[in-house]
Amino acid sequence: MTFMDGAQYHTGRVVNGPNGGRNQRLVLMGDRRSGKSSIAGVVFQKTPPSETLFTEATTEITPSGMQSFMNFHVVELPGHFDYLKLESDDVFRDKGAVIWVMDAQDQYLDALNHLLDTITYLAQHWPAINVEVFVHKVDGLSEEFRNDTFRDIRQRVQDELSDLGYDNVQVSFYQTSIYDHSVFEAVSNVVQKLMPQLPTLESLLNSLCSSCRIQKAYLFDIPSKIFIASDTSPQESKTYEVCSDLIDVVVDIGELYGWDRSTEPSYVAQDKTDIGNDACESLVMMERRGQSYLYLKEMNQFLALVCIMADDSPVENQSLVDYNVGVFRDALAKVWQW
Ligand SMILES: Nc1nc2c(ncn2[C@@H]2O[C@H](COP(=O)(O)OP(=O)(O)OP(=O)(O)O)[C@@H](O)[C@H]2O)c(=O)[nH]1
Repeated sequence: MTFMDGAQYHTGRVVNGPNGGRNQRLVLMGDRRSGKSSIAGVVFQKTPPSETLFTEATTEITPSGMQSFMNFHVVELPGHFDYLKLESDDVFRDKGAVIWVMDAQDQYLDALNHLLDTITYLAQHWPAINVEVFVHKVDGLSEEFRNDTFRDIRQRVQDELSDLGYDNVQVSFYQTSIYDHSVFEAVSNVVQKLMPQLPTLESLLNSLCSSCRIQKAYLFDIPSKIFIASDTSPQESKTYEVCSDLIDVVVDIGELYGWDRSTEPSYVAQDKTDIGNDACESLVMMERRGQSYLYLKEMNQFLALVCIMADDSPVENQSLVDYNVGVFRDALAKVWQW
């Protein structure tokens, strides 16, 4: 019996504009030197973190991005930018997310006031935009201080919003650093909230996990290393890290033997037509790491399923896993009609 027997799915191509949620618009905001360009560079241009040390100050609105399975349109607003005076139709759009970057290593009271101005402005003018706060550069802080800082920032924002009468505004907070996986994990969570297909993907992954004894499954956008969905079991940063490292291995090997994954950064917002994959080249890896095995299979040129297997000896049921993963891939193809 396959995991899809009796399962329901819908195409998910209902909201969020063209390409069924594959166009993602992220606006990076925050005070000067908070780390906006570094985040855009490390996540979407694959800049090594050490090369961000001497980045020049951003003085104008800077678009960047990446086109892979998801088309990421990133816009960075300079720290001093007065968006309240801006005819902001071009910057903010109905759907999308504002990522507010706050330097956790610096004094943050001024930045908090700017953040609150931004949240209230967006709540009034662009209520559909998600506000996501990255409490950034936490790598330089001890664990205790980092948690205290994070709690303090979140509490102050929530208290102030409540005092101002904006209790209903949803703001999410993440601890991030460009020197580890945390910034990728945070951007993944931001992106997932914008995807209308998320419930469908989660339920497909849940079914796959229960039918193949998979402990945790992620669907990765390979070039960006952003996971666009995972099953709904509790998530641990450690498992994300292991799976994300496996993607690096695949990309390295793929550069020698695999797909041509050209990811020219796009500086122009444009609609890209669906990617036509005639055949799916796949890679399966079973590797012992502690008690778990990792399984990776490419779903198409840009997407990969990465799983941590719960089974002690996955080789025995590999054919079942392969078969069900094939069914899962077919379901994905229907969701996105590729
Ligand atoms: N320790 C640490 N430093 C970081 C991190 N992210 C960025 N930085 C450093 O912070 C400095 C400022 O980063 P930028 O990305 O230029 O900041 P920005 O917000 O774009 O600055 P403006 O363009 O002036 O608004 C650089 O020296 C980065 O290397 C981080 O996660 N941890």
